[in-house]
Amino acid sequence: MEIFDYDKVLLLPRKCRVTSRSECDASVELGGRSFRIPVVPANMKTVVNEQICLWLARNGYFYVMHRFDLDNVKFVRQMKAEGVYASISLGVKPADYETVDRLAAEGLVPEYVTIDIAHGHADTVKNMIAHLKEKLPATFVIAGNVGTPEAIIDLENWGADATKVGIGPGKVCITRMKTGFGTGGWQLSAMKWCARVATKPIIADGGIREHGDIAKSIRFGATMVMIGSMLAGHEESPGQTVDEGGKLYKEYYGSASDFNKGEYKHVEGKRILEPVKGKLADTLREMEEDVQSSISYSGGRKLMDIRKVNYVILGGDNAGEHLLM
Ligand SMILES: NC(=O)C1=CN([C@@H]2O[C@H](COP(=O)(O)OP(=O)(O)OC[C@H]3O[C@@H](n4cnc5c(N)ncnc54)[C@H](OP(=O)(O)O)[C@@H]3O)[C@@H](O)[C@H]2O)C=CC1
Ligand SMILES: Nc1nc2c(ncn2[C@@H]2O[C@H](COP(=O)(O)O)[C@@H](O)[C@H]2O)c(=O)[nH]1
Repeated sequence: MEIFDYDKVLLLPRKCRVTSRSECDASVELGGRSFRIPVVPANMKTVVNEQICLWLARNGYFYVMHRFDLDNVKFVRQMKAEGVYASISLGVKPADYETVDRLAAEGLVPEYVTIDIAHGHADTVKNMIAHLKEKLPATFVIAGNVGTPEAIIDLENWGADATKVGIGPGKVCITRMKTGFGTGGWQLSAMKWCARVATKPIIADGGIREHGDIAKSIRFGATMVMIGSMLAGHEESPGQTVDEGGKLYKEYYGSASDFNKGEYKHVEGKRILEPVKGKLADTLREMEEDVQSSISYSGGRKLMDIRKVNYVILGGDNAGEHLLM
């Protein structure tokens, strides 16, 4: 198997078919809705909050609200009152089952639920998918996180409508160091490996460091990418602002860090400071323009045309050109 990550791959251009990048359509479909770009901000406390999620939904973006110190039922109710779709995260504990039961009892049906646990290839996830499908059958269920084809096959067979791939490639992840496991350092080839068996959409989660990594994820089978660090650190981001030597930073911490958990137990995440980088809306607009450019280099007009291009691997044992036959 080829092992590579985002920084070791470049996509090869094909003859241009547009006269302006604005002709390229960066939108993507997930769960029956169309979104402007194949990007979703990570469901983390220092990346999204209620206001940001509402803004994202109103402006044509996909969002997944985090699940920490939050009344999910109240959140769904508020989003419905605003006339936008509701997209929440759940774990697999008794309180999460209670949330599903309360939503069902009130007739509040979130359009999307993401089951979001560290080791998503587990019977706990199988049981939660079954519960969701029984109580909220119209909800689109995303399940993760996983990093192998076996896990993708199981999650899909258990009823997940989409899966999320990425164990430890995130900027504030320390899973790799703490446990010796994960897809950190080879996330892009893990995506390729998983996509070979997937019959439903995959969200590539973690490790995106450049806008061009979005196109690379699509090329290797992602439908959407989840981004934390690059979408944290904005003026409106929820993390605390820190002034260091006159330069402004925003905190960004892992969901499995002691900062999120409130205790040092089974810690697999850390806290860093991200330089404050302007408005989230501007970064998302630039990402859209860059994805449009990627589509134009692929010789296409729509997002999935990126899947058709060849690529090269730079340096290392797998180096070489890879042609689609
Ligand atoms: N993508 C990634 O690489 C990672 C992401 N995270 C993020 O951190 C947040 C917290 O995750 P998580 O701790 O799972 O959520 P929870 O604290 O909600 O735990 C979910 C359940 O899974 C159990 N659990 C957690 N890890 C394992 C494991 N390795 N093996 C068996 N059972 C496990 C927990 O029990 P117990 O705690 O008692 O073991 C608990 O019952 C999530 O948002 C998750 O996505 C965390 C780590 C890695
Ligand atoms: N191993 C851990 N992974 C975590 C933790 N908190 C979040 N995450 C994952 O990281 C991505 C974001 O990655 P980035 O490279 O874009 O910053 C996020 O979506 C989660 O899957 C954690 O504490 N430990």
